[in-house]
Amino acid sequence: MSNPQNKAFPVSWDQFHRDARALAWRLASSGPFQAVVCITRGGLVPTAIVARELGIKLIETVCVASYHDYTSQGELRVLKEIAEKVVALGGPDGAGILVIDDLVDTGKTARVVRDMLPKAHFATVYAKPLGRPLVDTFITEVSQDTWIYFPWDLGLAFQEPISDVSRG
Ligand SMILES: O=P(O)(O)OC[C@H]1O[C@H](OP(=O)(O)OP(=O)(O)O)[C@H](O)[C@@H]1O
Ligand SMILES: Nc1nc2[nH]cnc2c(=O)[nH]1
Ligand SMILES: [Mg+2]
Repeated sequence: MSNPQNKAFPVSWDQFHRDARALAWRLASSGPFQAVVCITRGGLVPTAIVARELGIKLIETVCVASYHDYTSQGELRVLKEIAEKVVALGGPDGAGILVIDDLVDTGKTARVVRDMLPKAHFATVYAKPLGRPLVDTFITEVSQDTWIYFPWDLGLAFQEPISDVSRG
C-alpha cells in the first residue's frame, strides 16, 4: 500500500455516483458481460451503480480482506471464492465476466482475483500507479501517496476556519 499517505482525497456521495456512472459509460462498449463479480466490500456500491446502468442482474461476490486499520495492509485472505457456476457462465478463464472494485492501490487484491479469472474485464473507479497495470478500465488516477476517503467512511464534521482573525 501507499505509505506515507500525505494527501487526502475525500469523495462525496454525489461525486462517487458520478464517477461510478462514468465507469458504466466507459464499460458499455466493452461488453456484453454475462455477470459481475464484485470484490467486497469496497466493490459493493460501484457494482450496484454499474449493474443498474448496464442492466446486469447476475451478481456474484468474491470476499477479500487485507487492510486492517485503514492504512496498513496485512496478509491478504480470501474469505469467499467465486462460485463455479458463475465462472462457467463466461468463456474460458472468465472471458465475458466483469470484475468490479472501488479502487486499486498496490494491486495485490486485483492480482489475487485476476488469477481466479485471467480473462475477465477488471474495472475500478479509482486507480493508483502501482495497481493501474492490473485494471482494464478505471475513471480517475490519484498519486500513490494519496488516501481515498469514501463517502461510506465519512460524516459531517465542523471545519476550523482557514483564517483565525475572528478569534481576536
Ligand atoms: O490494491 P490493494 O493494495 O490490494 O488495495 C485495494 C483494496 O483495498 C481496499 O479493500 P480492503 O482490503 O480495505 O477491504 P474492504 O473492501 O472491505 O474495505 C479496496 O476496496 C480494494 O479492494
Ligand atoms: N478507503 C481506502 N481504502 C484503501 N485501500 C487501499 N488503498 C485505499 C485508499 O486509498 N482508500
Ligand atoms: Mg476492498
